[in-house]
Amino acid sequence: MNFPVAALSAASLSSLGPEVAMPTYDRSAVAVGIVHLGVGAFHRAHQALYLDKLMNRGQALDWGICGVGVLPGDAGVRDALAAQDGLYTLVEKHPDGRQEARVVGSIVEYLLAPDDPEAVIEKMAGEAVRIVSLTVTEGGYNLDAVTGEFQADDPGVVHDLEPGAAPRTTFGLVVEALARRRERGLAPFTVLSCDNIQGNGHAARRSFTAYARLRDPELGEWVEANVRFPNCMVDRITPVTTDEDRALVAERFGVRDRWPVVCEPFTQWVLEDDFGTGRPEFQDVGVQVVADVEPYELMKLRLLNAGHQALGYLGYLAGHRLVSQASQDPLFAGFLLDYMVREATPTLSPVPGIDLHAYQRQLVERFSNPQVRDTVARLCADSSDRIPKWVLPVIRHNLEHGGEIERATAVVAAWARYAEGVDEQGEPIEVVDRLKATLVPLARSQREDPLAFIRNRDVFADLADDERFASTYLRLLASLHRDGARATLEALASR
Ligand SMILES: NC(=O)c1ccc[n+]([C@@H]2O[C@H](COP(=O)([O-])OP(=O)(O)OC[C@H]3O[C@@H](n4cnc5c(N)ncnc54)[C@H](O)[C@@H]3O)[C@@H](O)[C@H]2O)c1
Ligand SMILES: O=P(O)(O)OC[C@@H](O)[C@@H](O)[C@H](O)[C@H](O)CO
Repeated sequence: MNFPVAALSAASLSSLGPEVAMPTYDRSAVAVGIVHLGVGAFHRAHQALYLDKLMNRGQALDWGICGVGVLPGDAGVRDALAAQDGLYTLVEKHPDGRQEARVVGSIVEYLLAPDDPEAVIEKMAGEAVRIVSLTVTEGGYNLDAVTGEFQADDPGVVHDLEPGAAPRTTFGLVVEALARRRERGLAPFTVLSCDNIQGNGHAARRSFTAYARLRDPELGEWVEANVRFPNCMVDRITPVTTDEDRALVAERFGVRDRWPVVCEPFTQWVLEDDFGTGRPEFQDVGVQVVADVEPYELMKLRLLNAGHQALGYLGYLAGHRLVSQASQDPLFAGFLLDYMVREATPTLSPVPGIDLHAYQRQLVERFSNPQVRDTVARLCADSSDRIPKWVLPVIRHNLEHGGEIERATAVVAAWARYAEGVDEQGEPIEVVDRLKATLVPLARSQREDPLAFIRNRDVFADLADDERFASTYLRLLASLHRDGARATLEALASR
């Protein structure tokens, strides 16, 4: 590196070296048109980048992003972005070691809701805002994993529904803003979920209309009838930022960035064109705007996300800590491909313009990218929000249609084994799950009562009552206990 290291800010942009691409537009001329809730790593690697690309073309200057953190834990993002005038560095890491860095400028404002909920509500209630987008995780929609019903007894929701309460949930904030727009005669904004949920727009519609109905039935009807909730499929592997990433950005690119984001080169966004009050011209920067997103969503969730789950628990138990290591292990790569080819793909409809075999092979390559350093632990978090949405639908479909279920069932059994909280070497596992207090004791009781984990109907509904599933599960769990993850996969590979 031939350039001095500069702390990232609007003022330091001109001193950055030529290895770093940066906004070519006048950020002071960018007006907020989008409020985004949940400015995690993924939003900064995906939607914010698409907008930055548009802005670099002189487009979408009235679609700047105001980021919002809903949870107190987002204070770190607030501080990092505040110190850097909303700027951050995005580094795309190619498998051959090439790295491309770019300073992204499309987030022009950031508000932390717990600091000032009123400011967040007023921002969304303002006429200039036409889209409120979300990446608040799969669990962020408060929908029951089995019934799909909105969980009205959530303490945050109960709090927000108290008359005069200052909202602290996504629902309280967004619905109050919608109510104010309605009172003021302003068109509602479009609510755009970008989380990994099948029918993420439908899920958002269910959540927000249910909350609005609880607040005021007439408001609920109005939201249902007037607010648009497009579905979309989003894809770009974005691991958690590490201190090594911060050091890399300083040493390799000369940028001292409090919170850079790293990701793979691949990116995809398939978007349903259902926006009530306009949208940026996303199609000009590679977004696929389509009438029906469902085939793309199912492909991605059942191959990529469920594929991640297939590598995660088994990989961790066998000692892998990086996704790339697990994917480069022939036994695991074989298991992943067998899961995709024999169990997941038969549940999919044809996907326009996509060769599913090529897609599967490309996934193994993407997971194997050694530069991305995505951790197995990231994939194994929040399992109770992920397994029911991505893996169980594959099992249910195959049970109904006489398809194979062994590999997807092995993933569920491996989750149950992982949730015991101790690995095959006797080392503790940090189980990260909002249902941890229920799941870990159930998992620990399964040595005596092997169906205990899957009899949890809040997660599995009545799946344990299915004889074919239960007997397959019992066999695989016993194998994991007796022989370990690697030997279990070896036995599966020969079937
Ligand atoms: N990381 C990826 O590879 C990736 C790729 C595609 C899609 N996604 C989607 O994006 C989501 C976020 O991923 P990330 O990598 O940005 O994670 P992250 O941990 O960096 O950020 C998560 C954000 O969600 C917020 N959040 C969590 N629970 C919430 C709740 N109940 N209410 C409001 N806000 C809440 C957090 O405060 C944080 O701002 C994923 O859950 C997934 O649905 C991620
Ligand atoms: O982030 P989550 O919770 O949706 O799931 C974990 C990973 O499967 C996911 O982040 C993928 O990396 C991502 O969906 C790739 O586009």
